[in-house]
Amino acid sequence: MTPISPLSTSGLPPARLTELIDALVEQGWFVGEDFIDMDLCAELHRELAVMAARDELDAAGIGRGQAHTLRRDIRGDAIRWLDRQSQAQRRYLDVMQGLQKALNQALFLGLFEYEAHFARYPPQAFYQRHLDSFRGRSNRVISTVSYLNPDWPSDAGGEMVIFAADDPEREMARVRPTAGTFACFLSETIPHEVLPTRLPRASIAGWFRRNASLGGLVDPAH
Ligand SMILES: O=C(O)CCC(=O)C(=O)O
Ligand SMILES: [Fe+2]
Repeated sequence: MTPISPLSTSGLPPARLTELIDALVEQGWFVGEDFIDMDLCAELHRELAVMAARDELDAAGIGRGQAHTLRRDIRGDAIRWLDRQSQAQRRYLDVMQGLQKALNQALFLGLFEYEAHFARYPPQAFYQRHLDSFRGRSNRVISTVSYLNPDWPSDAGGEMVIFAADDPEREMARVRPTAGTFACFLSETIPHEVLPTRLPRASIAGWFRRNASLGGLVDPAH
């Protein structure tokens, strides 16, 4: 009888999950090509295109709650939060839930929630180097990005650059936003940026969170 691996629960191949977890532990980030199912990427890409055509995306801001402001000089994408309204969204969120479970089992991270939004960067848009969460102030623990673009010419720009945790000037990786590619990293320590894109760039950015309960109030997801 084949023993059931504790990492086989996510719908992701166990070998790749092990690779992801090892990379997170050793370097704080992971990038995998052909990681997310291509048909699922195509469906999510179509869905985002429809939302964009119907003008259903909102300009993305920075900061949470009352500190939320639009800063086109810092980030230029338009977003919409996933809400499980389509089968493709449910499938994607289920894969992420499996990943959450695997991360909790392997690393005891106590992740309890996942929030994610579609993002569309129009031509010329970028997102300056940043951290997704400030140490001690937010409950985002692991950031994820899935890319949805079926073809991405090498001169189209729009790469995500990952920098070293201990030296934000040192470039560690440059990620082409090609469909199927999945990136994840520690939200509090890994600086990253999106280089200006020449073509419309489609992705889903998401965050595994720990519960931050302040004065009895549960911090809302977004
Ligand atoms: O789309 C990407 O490659 C990264 C996006 C990002 O850094 C963010 O939304 O916080
Ligand atoms: Fe980010």
